[in-house]
Amino acid sequence: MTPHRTPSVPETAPGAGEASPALELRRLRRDYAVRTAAPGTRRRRRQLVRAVDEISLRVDRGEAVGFVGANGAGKSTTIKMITGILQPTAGSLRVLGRVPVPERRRLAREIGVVFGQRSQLWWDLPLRDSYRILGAMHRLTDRALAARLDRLVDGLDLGGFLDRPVRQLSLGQRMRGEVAAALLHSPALVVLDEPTIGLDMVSKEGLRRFLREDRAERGTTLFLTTHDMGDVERLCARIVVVDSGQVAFDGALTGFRERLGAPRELVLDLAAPRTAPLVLPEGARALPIEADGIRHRIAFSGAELTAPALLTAVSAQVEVQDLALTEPSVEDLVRRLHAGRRPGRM
Ligand SMILES: Nc1ncnc2c1ncn2[C@@H]1O[C@H](COP(=O)(O)OP(=O)(O)OP(=O)(O)O)[C@@H](O)[C@H]1O
Repeated sequence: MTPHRTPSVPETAPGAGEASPALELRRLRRDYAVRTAAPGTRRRRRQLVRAVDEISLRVDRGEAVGFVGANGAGKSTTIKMITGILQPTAGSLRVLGRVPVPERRRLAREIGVVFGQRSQLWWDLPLRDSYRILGAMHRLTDRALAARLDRLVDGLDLGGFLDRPVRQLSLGQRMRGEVAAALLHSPALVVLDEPTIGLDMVSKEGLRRFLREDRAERGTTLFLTTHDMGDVERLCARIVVVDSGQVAFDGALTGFRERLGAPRELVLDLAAPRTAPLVLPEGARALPIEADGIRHRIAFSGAELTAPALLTAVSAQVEVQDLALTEPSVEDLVRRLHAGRRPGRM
C-alpha cells in the first residue's frame, strides 16, 4: 500500500471566511473517458461515463451528513472532487469557501480525510512517527501536537501499539490510527470514506463513539460515505442518497427508514428452544424460526418501536441468551426509494 503523503502547506491564505458553508456543490458533474471494445471489430471506442451528474448540495458548518448509495453511485468521485484530487467536468464547488483543486494545499490544513481503502500512514515506520511527520506538515507546535495526540491516543485507544510499525497493525488498529492522523490538526471538516469497512462490531462501535465525542467537543462538520447504515445512524443527522450520480434523497435521518418501510432486524438466540411464535408488539413481525427453535428473527420498523422496547416485550416471554441488531442495507434503501416512494426533502 502506498502512503498518501499530504503535500507541505504554505502559509494560510485569508479569504476562505468562517461564514462560508462547509460544502457547496452546484450542479457538479464528473465524466470519465473509458475505452470499450466496439462490437464486431478489434477497435476500441472512447466512451464517456457520467459518474456524477449535476449534484447540488449545501452542508452547513457543524452538520453531520451521511452520503450513501450503492456501488458505483458516484460517492468516491464526489469525495475526490471535494478533496481536490479530481477536477470537476462541469459545475462548481466550494469547500470551506475554497475551490478545492487550485487551493488543495491550503484546504489540506482545514480538512481531515480518511479513505478506508487507502492509507496515509507510513507503512514501515512506527505509528507515532507518522504523527510526528504529519504534525510537522501541519506546522503544529510540539506542545499542540503533544496535547492533541494525548487526546487521540486516549479516545481511540492507540496506546498499546503507538510504537509498532503500521504494517504490523490489525485492520481495526490501523483504522483507528488513520482516524487519528486525519484529526491530528483539528480540521474544521472531516471527510470519511468507508471508515468502518471490514471492522468487527466492537471496533466499529469504539470508532463511532470517539467520532461522536470529538465532534461534540469541537463542532466539526462530518461528511461520511459508508455502506453501513449503522455508521449513518450513529453519526449523522442528515442523509443524502446518491443513485446513478444524482441525489435521490436529501433530508433528515429521523423518520427516513420508517417512511421507506425498511425494517431493522433483531436476531435472538433463546436459552431454550421454542417453536411457537413469540407474541410481538405492533410494528414487529416474526420471520421464520430456525429449525432448532433457538434462533428467532424479528423484523421491525416504525419510529415508535425501539429495539429496547421490543427486547423488553420478548424478554417477558422467553430467556434471551444472545442478540444482534441489523440495519437495512443501503442497497435495500435505494431499492425502496426507486419503488415508488417519492424522493424529496423531508
Ligand atoms: N477512474 C475511472 N475511470 C472510469 N470510470 C470510473 C473511474 N472511477 C469511477 N468510475 C465509474 O464512475 C462511476 C461512479 O464510481 P464511484 O467510484 O464514484 O462510485 P462509488 O459510489 O464510490 O462506488 P463504491 O461504493 O463501489 O466505491 C462508476 O460507474 C464507476 O465505474
